[in-house]
Amino acid sequence: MIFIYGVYFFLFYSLYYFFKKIFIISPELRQIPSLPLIQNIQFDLKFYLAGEPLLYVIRHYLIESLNKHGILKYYDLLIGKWVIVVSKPELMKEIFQKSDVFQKLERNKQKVSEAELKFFGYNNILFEINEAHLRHRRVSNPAFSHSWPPELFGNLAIELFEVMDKEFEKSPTFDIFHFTKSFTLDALGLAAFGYNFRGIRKSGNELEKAYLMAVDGMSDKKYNLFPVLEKIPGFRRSELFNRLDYLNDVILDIIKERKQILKFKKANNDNDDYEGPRDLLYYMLKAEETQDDLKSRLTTEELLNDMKIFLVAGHDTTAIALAAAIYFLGMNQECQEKAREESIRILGDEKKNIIPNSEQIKELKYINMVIKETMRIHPPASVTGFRRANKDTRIGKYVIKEGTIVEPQIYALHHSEESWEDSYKFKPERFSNEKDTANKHLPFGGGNRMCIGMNFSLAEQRVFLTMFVRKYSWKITEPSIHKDKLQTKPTLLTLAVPRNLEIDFERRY
Ligand code: HEM
Repeated sequence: MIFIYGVYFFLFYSLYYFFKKIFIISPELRQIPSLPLIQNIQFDLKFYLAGEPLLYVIRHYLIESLNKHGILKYYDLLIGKWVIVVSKPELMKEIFQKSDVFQKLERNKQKVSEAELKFFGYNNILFEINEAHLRHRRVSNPAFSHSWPPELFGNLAIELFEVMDKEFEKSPTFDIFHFTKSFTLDALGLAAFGYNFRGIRKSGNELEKAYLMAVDGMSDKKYNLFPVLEKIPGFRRSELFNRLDYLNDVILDIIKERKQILKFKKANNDNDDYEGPRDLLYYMLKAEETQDDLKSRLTTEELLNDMKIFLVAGHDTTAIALAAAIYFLGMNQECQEKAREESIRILGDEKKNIIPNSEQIKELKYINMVIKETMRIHPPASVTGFRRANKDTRIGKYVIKEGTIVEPQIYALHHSEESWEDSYKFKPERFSNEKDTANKHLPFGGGNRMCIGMNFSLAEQRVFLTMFVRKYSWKITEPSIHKDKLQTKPTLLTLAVPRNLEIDFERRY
């Protein structure tokens, strides 16, 4: 009997607690418009339970209300809190400017799956906050501020074209995301720690397999929602963990070897030119040498975690941007023609691959606008990570209490009707005047957490697209699921990954 009363009490208390959290809210929260209740429920259920992609739920349940108000709150079932979503340019700017107040959420150690922990660790540039985050940036910023040789991307593009040309023997129609993904992985492996994954050549490289399996494993929502599953026999993912160990061991060996070489050179006052690759790892180790205080340096484990973060943060994002640009140019033939004309004007029309040099890249105008417009209409990262106010503050006329969760919404900012006319139309010319788009176009985020790989990605996109439009022409395969909008699938880090992006290609030479 007591047990039954206990169960009743528990159920009633849970319901009371739940309704209290939703309906009894502070006056500060009350001033912020709410997402209508039905849409709120649909948003939570479709995203967390039905596993719909984030972009799908944003388009269906958030965007209309956000367009009306530029700010709104919804109840997030997973974190059990109200979240304030922001898309108005001025409000977003304020959040990014007050980055000491709006901090990223600290990782809840209990809620992280074992696979994720093995991959990311706790200490890395993406998750750390405050002084620890600054330490990662201090060492990484100089590494990212170097310019990237166009040949790094151009030679890989040529390799990719060879592989694509072979595909033509089977069919001229293929999922282009598959190809841009192998291209960006190879570029990052080389740029980050001098390692060629040989993903373009589909050589079956063990490290590539390990990395791809790790990313897939970490995207598995079951384990993200219920990390405890990994402790239950039958649910353990031993193969995944073996691959993760392998991935960590290989990258760790590269870091240790590189450290040894640089240490040896320093000890012997050997100022001869270092002959190894000038990659991010090299520049980060060099930047560390200038940090006198040992506490300002990164540990080997932190360096390892950052290398993996660079892979994850830079791989799919740039691959999405490239595949999306190809999609929009396929849907808008006149834009494709203009991009091709620009590339041919700068590189000539000789029927062979030519890598643009740095001077030629500076001449690009239209292709730059294509890149910007693509990331406006289809930002690879549709949202930034949640932020938490660490003290009472204001954004615009709204009072934000300490502890409130805020989310800058890049996709909604880029589709705000106030800022963008015909926001779903692909019109690269919008970017002909930079001043018109300041603060309204933030595909790389803003403030102190702004994307560190922005220039790297832009350099990569410029070289790739300039060469690609000279080499191929294409149109979207009919009938296409992407006829109205670029459709996406659910993934790790809520990226807007295209789903089966089949395109019909023709070789120009
Ligand atoms: C089209 C390509 C890319 C897009 C759209 C993109 C977008 C973003 C965005 C929106 C953020 C901010 C997230 C937040 O505020 O919560 C971010 C952060 C970050 N990105 Fe990118 N990114 C791209 C490419 C890259 C590349 C190529 C790299 C590395 C090689 C990279 C590394 C990072 C890192 C390490 C952070 C975290 C920075 C920090 O918290 O200090 N990203 N990126």
